[in-house]
Order: sequence, then structure tokens, then C-alpha cells
Amino acid sequence: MTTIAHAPPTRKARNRWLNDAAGRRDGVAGLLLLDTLAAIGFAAGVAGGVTAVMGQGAVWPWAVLMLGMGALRGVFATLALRRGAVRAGAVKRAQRLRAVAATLRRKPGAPIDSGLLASQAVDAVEALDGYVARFLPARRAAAIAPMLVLVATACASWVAAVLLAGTLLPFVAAMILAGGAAADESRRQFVALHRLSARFADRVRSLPVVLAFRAETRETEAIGAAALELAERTMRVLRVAFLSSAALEFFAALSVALVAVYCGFALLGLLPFAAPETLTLAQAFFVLALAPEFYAPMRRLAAAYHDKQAAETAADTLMPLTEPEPVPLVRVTAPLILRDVAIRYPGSDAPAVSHLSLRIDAGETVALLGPSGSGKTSVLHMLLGLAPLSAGTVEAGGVPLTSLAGHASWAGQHPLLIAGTIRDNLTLAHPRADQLAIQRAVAAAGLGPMLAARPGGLGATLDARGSGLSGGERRRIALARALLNPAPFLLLDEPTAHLDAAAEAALIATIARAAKGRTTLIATHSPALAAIATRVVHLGHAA
Ligand SMILES: Nc1ncnc2c1ncn2[C@@H]1O[C@H](COP(=O)(O)OP(=O)(O)OP(=O)(O)O)[C@@H](O)[C@H]1O
Repeated sequence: MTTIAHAPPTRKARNRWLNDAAGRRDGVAGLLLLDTLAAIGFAAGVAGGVTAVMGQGAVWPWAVLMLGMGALRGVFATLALRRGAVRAGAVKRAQRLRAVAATLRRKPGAPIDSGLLASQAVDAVEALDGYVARFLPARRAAAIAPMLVLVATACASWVAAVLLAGTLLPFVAAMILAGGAAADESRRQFVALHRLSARFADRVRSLPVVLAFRAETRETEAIGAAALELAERTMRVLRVAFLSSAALEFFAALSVALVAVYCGFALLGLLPFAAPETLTLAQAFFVLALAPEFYAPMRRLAAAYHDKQAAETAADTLMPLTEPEPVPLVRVTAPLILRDVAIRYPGSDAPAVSHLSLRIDAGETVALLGPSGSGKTSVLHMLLGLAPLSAGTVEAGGVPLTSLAGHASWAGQHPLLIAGTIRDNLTLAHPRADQLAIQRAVAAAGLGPMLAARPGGLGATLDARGSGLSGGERRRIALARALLNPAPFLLLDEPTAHLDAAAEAALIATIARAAKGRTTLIATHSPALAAIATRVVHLGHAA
């Protein structure tokens, strides 16, 4: 089961990270402020139009002002939406690349958790969308826009401005209370979502094992329970969200009602106290048309508030991802010299390999022989930067080596297959390989009969599990891929396992040809394959 194993960061650190992740401002908040200014113009148009209709001047300039400002509001709102979406897209792309890069360049031997990666690269990154596109611009605009409305209102009626401002304080207090509760609930909801998606991804990946052990019912129940937990958490978040929107709507309605009652009574001279100001019809209409705009930025902010909570929870998952170190591009050549090398996996008490010293000269073929578990694969993985070098040194062509990746063709024990055609799988390590080179590699790896029997041949599609391929066929694909890549080092991990004697003999001849001119290291249990090596190195008990 996938868990988030680190302590949550402090609020300050989280906010700083979110700000950095959101990057530069793209003027979305500015567009929202322009929308507020256009709303003030619109209210002026309404007020002027009404007084003109009552016979005080021409109507059309006010109508033009009203329509123009209305149209501008539409333009500003659309531009703000579009710019926000573009900015959020860029932020998500950068974070997704970061999540994937952190996984690809994790410490050698550190376990990979596909459920966690899926949750980080998909759910957590997606949760930043609303934060960047809506919440941040809404928060920036909400700090200024109500003040603009207040100043415009005060120019027409200072009493109306005081009434609006008076409802603001209890509203802010209510929102702080509701916001705190919503933050906790939202965090719990996100953890439940993370748990469900990680569990689901893990189980889909291990579906054959689940089916083989008849664990469908148990796993279905577990996923059902996780889904139920998520539903309950979502309902709690919604309840708090409804509560805060009820508070918002109450104070928004109260402010408009107070202004309307005051303006009406002031115009009719029905105020139960001496009028503190003289209000004209135009001023009253202006103030009334503007009153709903006072709470509009807060409404926008409240609508995006959930995005902030989701982003904060996502930040807890994304922040611990370490920045990938740039991989230095070093030209690596033989000889390959290992001095007193030890490989110890994280969490293991005993090293998988210890005190291994070895020199492999350019063009040499070395076979690593040894009982199962003696560390043959670990040595190849260490050279590729996939297993940790815990002690000793490795040097290639006089350069201290961190990884042969990029300089080596590799056929692993569990060949990686991607969803795509057989050709896609072959050209994975050498995308520019031409048709002739592909045909040669296919023939050399003994894939010809399999491709001839398969509709589509090289164009036949595989899924990521390589369903429909035998173990031997998968290894042949991995070998053909390694042969296709003209790298100076060739690393093969049990390339002839799962093959009958005749197929093994044919493949050994192919490997012997492919090894010519390359520095080759082969991990094997097969004495026949080891026989083509210029040197045999025994690991483990057999040493
Ligand atoms: N990722 C890992 N984390 C922890 N221990 C590991 C890991 N990979 C391998 N080991 C351990 O390291 C030891 C050497 O394993 P390795 O696969 O290198 O042996 P091998 O000689 O290639 O075995 P085989 O012939 O069965 O393929 C084993 O005890 C194994 O359990």
C-alpha cells in the first residue's frame, strides 16, 4: 500500500513553495481589476440612463456607456479565464516533468512506487490547476477590487459606503472560521483520494497476481472501502463549503438590502433620523447598481477557496520530490576497472556484492557466473546506475563512473516492454535505427519466425505487459533492442534463459558476433554462453 511517508511541511514553507511553483504573475488579477472598473462604469451608465429616462438629458450616451462597459466586462472575464488556464497549464507541465524526473533519477536501488508516482504526477499536479488559474488571481483581485467599489460608492454616498464596509468585518470573521474547518476536511479528503488512486493503480498493475490468488473479492472490498471513505470525506468538505457560501450569501444580501433600504428611505425622506447627506436619484441608482459588486470579488475567491486547500495538500506530496541532479555527459570508454566494490541495497543488512575487483579491457567479453542471488544482476545494475555503489570505486577509461547509461546497450532479465508496436519496442534505445538495421537485429536475435507468424509483423501491437509473448520472445526483443544500439558497452543479463538447447546455441552465436568490437559483460548461469567469453568471473559461493 502506498503512503506519504514524510512529515507535512510548515505552513510558511508550503506557501513559499506554492508561490514559487506558480511562478510569475500573468496579469490575470489585473484583468479582474479591470472588470471591477468596468462594473463601476456600468453602474454609472445605469444611473445616468435612469435619470435620462426620467427626462434629464439624452439617454443614448448612457446606453452606449452601459453596453460598452458590459461588453468590456465579458472581454476581461474571458481573457482572465484564458490566461489563467494557460498559466496553470505551464505550471502543471513543469511539475509533472519534475515528478517524473525525480522518479527516473531517484537514488540507485531506491524502490519505485508506480501508485505514488501516478498520484503525484496526475492527481497532485492536477490539484494545482485551480490554485494557479483561479485562486491566486482571485485573491490578488479581492485585496483591491472591494476597495475600488467602496471608493466609487463613497463618491456618491459615504453612508452607503459605510454600510457596505460595516458588513465586511463579520463576513471576514465568518470566512476565517469556515476556511479553517474547510482546510482540515479538504486535507483529509485529498489523503483519501490519494489512498484510493494509489491502491487502484497498484492493484491494476498486479491484476494477474490478484486473479491467480483468487483475491478479487478481498481487493474489491478494500477498494470499495477506500471509495466509501473518499465519498464521506467529500461530503464533509461539501458541508463546510455550503456553510461558508451560506455566510457569504447572507452578508452579500444583507449589504445590498441595507443600501437599498437606506437609499429608498433617504429619497422618500422617511429616514427616522436627520439625513446625513443629500442623495439624488442618480446617486442612489449608482450606489444600488454597484452594491452587488462589493462582494463579487469575495464570491469569486470563495468559489476558488477549495482550489487553495487542494493545492496545499498537493504541495505536501510534491514538495519532498528532490530536484533531479543534472547528469554530466562524460565520454566513457574501456577499460572498465572495479576496485573493492560493494553493493548494498537501502534497507538491507548484508551487501549483495562485496570486495569485487575486476578489470575489463576494451573489446573483452567477460562472463559473470555464480549461483542465484550471488549478485550478477546487481553488478550490471550498479554499472547502469540502477543499484548503489556502497564502497570501492569504478572507473571507465580513466574517468570515475557514476553510470554507463547512454554508453551501453542493455538487455535486462525482465525486459521492459512499452505499449506500442514491436518496432517501437525495438527502437526504444535507438530511435533513428533504419529498416535494414532493424531487420538485421531481428534476424540476429532469432525473432524472424515469431514476427512471420504474427499478423502485422513489426507493426503488431503489444501492451506494456507484453501479453501474448513467451518469456523467451521477450528476451529476444530485449536482445534485438540491445543489438540495434551501437553503444561501446554491451551488458546482457541471462540472455539465453528460457530457451531450448537449439535456440540457445543459435543465440550464443549471435551474441558472440555482437560482442565483437564491444566491451561486453554477460551475467549467466549457462556454461555454454560463458564459453564465448574471454574471461569468466565467479561471484558468490562459487568464487
Ligand atoms: N532492489 C533490491 N533491493 C534489495 N535487495 C536486492 C535488490 N535487488 C537484488 N537484491 C538482493 O541482492 C542479492 C543479489 O541479487 P541479484 O539479482 O544481483 O543476484 P543474481 O546473481 O543476479 O541472481 P539470479 O541468478 O537469480 O538472477 C539477492 O540477495 C537479492 O535478494
